[in-house]
Amino acid sequence: VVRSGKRIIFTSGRPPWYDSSGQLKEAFVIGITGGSASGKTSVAKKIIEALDVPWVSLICMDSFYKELNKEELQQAKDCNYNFDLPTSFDLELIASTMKRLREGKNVEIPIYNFTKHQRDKKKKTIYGANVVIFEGIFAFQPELLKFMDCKVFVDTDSDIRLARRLRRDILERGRDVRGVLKQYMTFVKPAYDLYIDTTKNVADIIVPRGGENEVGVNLIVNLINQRLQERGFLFRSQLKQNMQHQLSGQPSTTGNLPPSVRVIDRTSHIIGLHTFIRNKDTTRDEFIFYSRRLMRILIEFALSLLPFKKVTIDTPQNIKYEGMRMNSNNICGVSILRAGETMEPALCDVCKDISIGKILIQTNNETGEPELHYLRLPRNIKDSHVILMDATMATGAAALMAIRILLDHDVLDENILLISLVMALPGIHAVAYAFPGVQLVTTEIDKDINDSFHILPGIGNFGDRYFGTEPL
Ligand SMILES: Nc1ncnc2c1ncn2[C@@H]1O[C@H](COP(=O)(O)OP(=O)(O)O)[C@@H](O)[C@H]1O
Ligand SMILES: Nc1ccn([C@@H]2O[C@H](COP(=O)(O)O)[C@@H](O)[C@H]2O)c(=O)n1
Repeated sequence: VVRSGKRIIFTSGRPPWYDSSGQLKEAFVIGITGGSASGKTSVAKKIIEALDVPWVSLICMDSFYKELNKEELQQAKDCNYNFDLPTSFDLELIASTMKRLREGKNVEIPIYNFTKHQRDKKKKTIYGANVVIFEGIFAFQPELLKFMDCKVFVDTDSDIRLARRLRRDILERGRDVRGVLKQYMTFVKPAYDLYIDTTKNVADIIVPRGGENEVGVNLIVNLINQRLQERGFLFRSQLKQNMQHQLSGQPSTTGNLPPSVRVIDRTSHIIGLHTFIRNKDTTRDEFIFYSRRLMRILIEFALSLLPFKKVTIDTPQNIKYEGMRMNSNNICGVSILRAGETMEPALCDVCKDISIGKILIQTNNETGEPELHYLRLPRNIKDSHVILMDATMATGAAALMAIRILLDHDVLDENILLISLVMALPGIHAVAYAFPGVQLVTTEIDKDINDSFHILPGIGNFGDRYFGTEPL
């Protein structure tokens, strides 16, 4: 946000993607290499288990094996195809994938089938992460090194690697003893000596024995934690305390609102509707009725903020009328489940044939972090104005994640309108700071959130009151 040449700081950003000056924080990327079956994946999983960090993505280089033609496929079935060459991998796709991941963007990862030596038709979407672990036998190829903040070599005795590979390839990859040994002696062993062992000298850390090496794993975990702190990553467990600290003396306490916030005029009519839905004694029927009325008003208000252009039409009396038409080819709705879904009927009532997407974000009880559980977005969303709906917004954690997902799908931030019946001030500042281009539209702003991240004074748990469910 720039006003009179000055950057106005509302709060110092929110995890996981922005640092205290609102800049995108790059993910911390660890590359892990070592011979086949040395324990690369096991070390990666041990690191993930030991890290107290939400959103860690593991990318296996094996997913990027190139597609084989018919002849090569036959060679592979006869254990005569050399999979242990850097050229067997789509290194260009790996590099572009790592570049996007480093920038916190979503990527589509191929799913590789070792039994068929082919990629599945489906791909796996991975979203922006705080930490990305990339592991593979040729992870230290020169063109990939530039994406890595830390390079780990897993150094396991060759006899142990062969024994593990025999077991794994027979049990998990549909091979037989003869084939595994043939492939190992012809391709795997020479490749290790020629290409893999020689990359040890690029490693920052060498982990002997693999995942069972607790000291080695802890060393890596401590390094990651230290580097994340240096980069200004802040996780929810530390958030409340920081939020209070950041807000004191900030515009929130002096009454200023970020310019991207639009609040509907506080008329008696609007206050009257709030009086119904905020009253703890309001019955469920009445709660649904009055919140729907308020949603309809909110959505009409939000639509009025979209760009309009002048048009001239002819009335039935053949007189010209200077009118306005919405200047957008495409509008779609995306609801943050489950409370946001309650706003869909109001949106459908006013936007004919609108496409609606859904995002389910739930807080992980252990880490306290929002996690993405379900995503279905309308086609062509990238060229649309998106009305992002949640009934209420407290800390803004779910909204931040939802906005990030939309941006990762190439929706422009200025095309996103986040709408909620009630927004809490700390959440408003967090979202407006992180995404100043996104418009925040609401019918009332509440001052605070409590230690359990509930809005004060608030309306209670909107979903429970609307759907008549028991609080968890
Ligand atoms: N410390 C260990 N002890 C016994 N088996 C192990 C150990 N580490 C890995 N394995 C097994 O060896 C195989 C290869 O391990 P993995 O971590 O997948 O290696 P890589 O990713 O380097 O190929 C797997 O079947 C795994 O279960
Ligand atoms: N269709 C394929 C593809 C690869 N391989 C072997 O996998 C090894 C790499 O995977 P790790 O998990 O062991 O790092 C590599 O040595 C290839 O020989 C295969 O057998 N079939």
